[in-house]
Amino acid sequence: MPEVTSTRSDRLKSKGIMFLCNTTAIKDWSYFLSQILPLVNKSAGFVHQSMDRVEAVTSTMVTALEPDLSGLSASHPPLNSNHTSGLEHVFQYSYSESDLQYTDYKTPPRDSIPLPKAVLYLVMAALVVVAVAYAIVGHLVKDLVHEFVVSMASVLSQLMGQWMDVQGLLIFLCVLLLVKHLRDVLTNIMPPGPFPLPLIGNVLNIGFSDPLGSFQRIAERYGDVSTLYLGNKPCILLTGYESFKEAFVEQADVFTDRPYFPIVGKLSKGKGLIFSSGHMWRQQRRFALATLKYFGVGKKTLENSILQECRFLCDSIQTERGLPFNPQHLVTGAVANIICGLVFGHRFEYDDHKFHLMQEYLDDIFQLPISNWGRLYNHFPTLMSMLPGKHQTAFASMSELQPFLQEEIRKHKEERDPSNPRDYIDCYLDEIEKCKDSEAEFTEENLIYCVVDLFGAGTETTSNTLRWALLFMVKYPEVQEKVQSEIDQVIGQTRQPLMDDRTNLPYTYAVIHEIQRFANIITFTPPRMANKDTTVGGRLISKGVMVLPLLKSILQDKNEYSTPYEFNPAHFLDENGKFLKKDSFIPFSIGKRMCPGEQLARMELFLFFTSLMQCFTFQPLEGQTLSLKGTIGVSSGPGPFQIHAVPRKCRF
Ligand code: HEM
Repeated sequence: MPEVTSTRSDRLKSKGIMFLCNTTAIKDWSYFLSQILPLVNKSAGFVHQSMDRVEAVTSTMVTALEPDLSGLSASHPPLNSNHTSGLEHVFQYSYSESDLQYTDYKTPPRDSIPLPKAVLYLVMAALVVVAVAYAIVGHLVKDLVHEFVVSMASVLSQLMGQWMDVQGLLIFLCVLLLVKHLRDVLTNIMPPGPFPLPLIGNVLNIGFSDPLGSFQRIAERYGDVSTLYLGNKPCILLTGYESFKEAFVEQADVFTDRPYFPIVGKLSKGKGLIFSSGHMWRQQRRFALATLKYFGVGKKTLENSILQECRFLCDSIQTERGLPFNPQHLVTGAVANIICGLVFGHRFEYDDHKFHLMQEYLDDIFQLPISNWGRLYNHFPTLMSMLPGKHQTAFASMSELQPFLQEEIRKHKEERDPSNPRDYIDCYLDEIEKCKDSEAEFTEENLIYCVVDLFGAGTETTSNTLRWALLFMVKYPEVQEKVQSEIDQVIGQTRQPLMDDRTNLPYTYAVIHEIQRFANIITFTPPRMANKDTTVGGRLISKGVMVLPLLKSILQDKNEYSTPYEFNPAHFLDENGKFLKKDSFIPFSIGKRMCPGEQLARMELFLFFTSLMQCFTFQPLEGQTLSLKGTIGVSSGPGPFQIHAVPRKCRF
């Protein structure tokens, strides 16, 4: 028996079920299941299958246990199929997972609480944008932001209800921002620099009272290649002649591109000469250099037209009859006329209304990129394009200037003789016809942007330098006297100065260099960008990061100049009084992007300055203290000032 029981038991086990019970209990259990399961499992849909299986199992067991029934029946009451007393018996069973009927059954999910994720993200993004705007625009958008925050708060509290309060959300956002900022700063392998704050970067390190001094202090502390954060964007501050040389000369092809700014996109669509990049810039620059050379930059033809303009300028100053006057208008007119001659083939009278308007428009356009309005536009182009401000004035000036230039182009098209180009526009129209390279973009539209760039880069720079020259001569009369006596000795009073006189005028030439060095009109050259990861001074400059070249630092290098913060022509003279050339004197920058107008500017500076010194003695007004503080602009000029121009005895 035990043997048989054990075999049956094994058989049952192999079926997955083992019963230790008596047959009455099994029959009652069978009956119970047959009654209950249909009710319980109705919804599961497998009642019949289960029942069949259970009944089959039960009857198998009954059959298997049949020999025991006779023995057991004597001591137990007869089995009643309607009786449930079988349940009173204890029974045990074990089972295999694979035989379970309910494995597919899953508890239905509870009703989920849908989170408005998209809304939440949108709100978070909006808050970050508003926080940036608030930090930068300050008072300008303070009220707007306040109202926005209040209404956002009510919207948020409605959205979030009891779930999360607004303060909690703001704190959460700040923490999130801080963590992201720390991660960005710490994981960025950048040259050293002051630690940036979230959103505003190093604005506080740069400060507002003396931003230029701050850049120099940062360079002194962190070296010639350091990192600064303008807002949340890192950029490289490059200082020192050796770093400039390593980046812009030794790696000339790596550092030729300019980074993109929305303001440039809006003003010139990234075309023209100054802010363009890549193949198009290369072709436009090549053409500009060749054309300037063709029209005699560095040759007699151009020298003669500059000398003619010198006479117009001196005649106009003569009409002031030694009375106080502001030289700005006349000097700017004279310099602008040199570019007009090269580009349009004619000059304007100094009081020509159109000429004035053109200069005003150019002024508006070229002041914008470095003004606060320009910076705001670069950060929030969409928002700023809807708001009033000086950026809108500059955009309007560009729109006004375009028809003026289109009219010049139209006239040139009508009158030009392709075999005998008269000026830049004629040559460019020729190139439009000839050039097969569509990516070089020789188009009438690009011609307009190139002309704007030639005027913008070529007028204010040279006229600011000449105005500084007059101011320094008034401020340092002993220098003016020495220059005049050298000119009197070498050239005399009966002829105009010529470029060939340069070598015989070492003191005058040294003074012109010192004027450029001390005036230091271009603090930063327009930004550059590396087109691949590279190093300068052993420090990594990553591809695409903006590089800010601080030109000012080079012209005030105390290793190069004995008294860098004083006006001292001896910086460019040797012990024998001969002119001393210095490699690190780079007011026109260096490398492939250096000023293409350098030669023209040098001619203008020499001829205008010596002509003015030959014809006039410049003096201050009585009791007047002239300020040497420069204006902030693409190129920095002196503030408006008045002087006397006392005529000397010129006879030509
Ligand atoms: C005292 C006078 C001038 C100074 C100090 C000066 C200085 C500079 C400097 C520092 C640059 C930036 C170079 C760089 O990115 O590394 C530049 C660019 C430029 N300058 Fe001048 N410049 C003067 C006069 C002129 C004149 C007369 C012209 C007109 C032909 C001119 C046309 C340009 C142009 C078109 C560029 C842009 C070049 C480019 O991005 O490829 N500049 N100048």
